Amino acid sequence: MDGLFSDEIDLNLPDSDIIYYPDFIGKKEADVYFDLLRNKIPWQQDDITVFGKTYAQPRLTALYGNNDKPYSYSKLVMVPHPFTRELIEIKERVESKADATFTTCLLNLYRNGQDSNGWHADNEKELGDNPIIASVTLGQERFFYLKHRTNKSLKQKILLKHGSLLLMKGSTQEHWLHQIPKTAKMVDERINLTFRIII
Ligand SMILES: O=C(O)CCC(=O)C(=O)O
Ligand SMILES: [Fe+2]
Repeated sequence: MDGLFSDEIDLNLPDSDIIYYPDFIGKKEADVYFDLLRNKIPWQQDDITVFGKTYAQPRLTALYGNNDKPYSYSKLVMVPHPFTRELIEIKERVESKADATFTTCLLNLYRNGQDSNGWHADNEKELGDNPIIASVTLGQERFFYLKHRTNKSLKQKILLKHGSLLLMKGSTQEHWLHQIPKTAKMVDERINLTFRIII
């Protein structure tokens, strides 16, 4: 914690640079963005291939960007839609906190507790070295888990709340993995926006 009244929480984990802004977007505005994105984004469920096996991704996704460079992970190639007005608004707010200019936004819709995002790092080569990833949460709060790649005693979980921003930068992706695990609880829908720079 940076201080009693700080809106900015430095996770202070080794080999990383991760900052959490719990109140990045106020509740009322975050509610409006949730409804807009829930209804307007052409959410799709893609197949991914991991270790030679093909699965339906356990969540819906969409890719937006200001260039037409495709983004590929787990043998899936996504071609971006052009940014919409509300995504540009959110992107500009994120950019003023992150002090970076993003090209691309990957959106995730977790429909219920059975939707998830398995252990991974955002280290695709299109992101370059030490990528900055800015992750906005709208809707249902879900736990975000982090674990160090080699030091098994280093792990952390953080409840990402409605309207929050999580910034991961520096060597975070090189040394840590992250996931959104499934939960047996009855939970509502969560939208996550991850802003990235694709070179
Ligand atoms: O939903 C989240 O908070 C994480 C999403 C994520 O890690 C990703 O899309 O790479
Ligand atoms: Fe990720």
